[in-house]
Amino acid sequence: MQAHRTQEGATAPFYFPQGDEREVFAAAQANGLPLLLKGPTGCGKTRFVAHMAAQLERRLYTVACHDDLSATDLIGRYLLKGGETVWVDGPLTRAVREGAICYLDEVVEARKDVTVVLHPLTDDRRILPIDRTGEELEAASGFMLVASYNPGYQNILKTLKPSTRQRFLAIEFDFPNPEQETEIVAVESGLPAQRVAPLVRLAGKLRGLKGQDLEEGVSTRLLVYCATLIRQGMPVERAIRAAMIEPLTDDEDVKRGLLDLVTAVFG
Ligand SMILES: Nc1ncnc2c1ncn2[C@@H]1O[C@H](COP(=O)(O)OP(=O)(O)OP(=O)(O)O)[C@@H](O)[C@H]1O
Repeated sequence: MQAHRTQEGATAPFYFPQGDEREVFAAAQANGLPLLLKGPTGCGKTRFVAHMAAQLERRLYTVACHDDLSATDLIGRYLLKGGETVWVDGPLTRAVREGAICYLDEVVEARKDVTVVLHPLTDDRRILPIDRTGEELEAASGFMLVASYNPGYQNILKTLKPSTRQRFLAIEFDFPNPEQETEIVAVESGLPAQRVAPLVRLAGKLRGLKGQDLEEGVSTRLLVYCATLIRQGMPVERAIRAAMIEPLTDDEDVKRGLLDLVTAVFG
């Protein structure tokens, strides 16, 4: 991963902007407003947050949400340490105390009690009640809550309720346009842009099958994997199969159809 220097001299991970998302993020952070990033898997949301946290010189706590993740995992718990019971802050509590950025990746996957915790933090109260210790923490200046979700593959029961989503500013992400994506994949993999361009063309065709034969289109992440394998010397077709065909489907007929697209692009 490439990095470049921020104004203050710290390094920020490479991020190629799709539009004015950096300005929106910076304005949200300056005003203590929560932000929701919507978009398909592997299109740059996590990289964007890491980049912005470094640019704004804020510590970042990232939590990958899953269906077992509870409010306690975020807030903290009492743990037995050397015969004593001590309170240990969870990542959200640490971010609230320190004025850091807390990024909840795929927030809709988390258990319902998580949303209850987020509500008082994401309106003008900006407080985090910690029932177990009786504390009511006011978010330190600089604290920002960022959440992401992929509107595509959630089932209907796993969307955010209006009362939750209307507490967040939101930015929609999509895959970068072909020129941008070629540059991103070239920088990330080290494969020259003219060798990346046909892979990006193929990705565009595979994305056209989303909703018909494929649940999700190929991500920028998989394109980076593919280009990395090719740069390491793997034959193009083998790399495409490993990084852009097999991860997308288990269905043999669909795979054959995808391989026909590869032939159409690469001849
Ligand atoms: N705009 C971009 N600038 C730089 N790199 C990018 C960009 N978009 C995508 N990438 C590359 O794609 C990879 C995947 O992006 P990232 O992990 O941010 O996806 P994501 O949207 O957070 O996915 P998920 O929802 O699955 O967590 C990154 O590691 C990076 O290599």
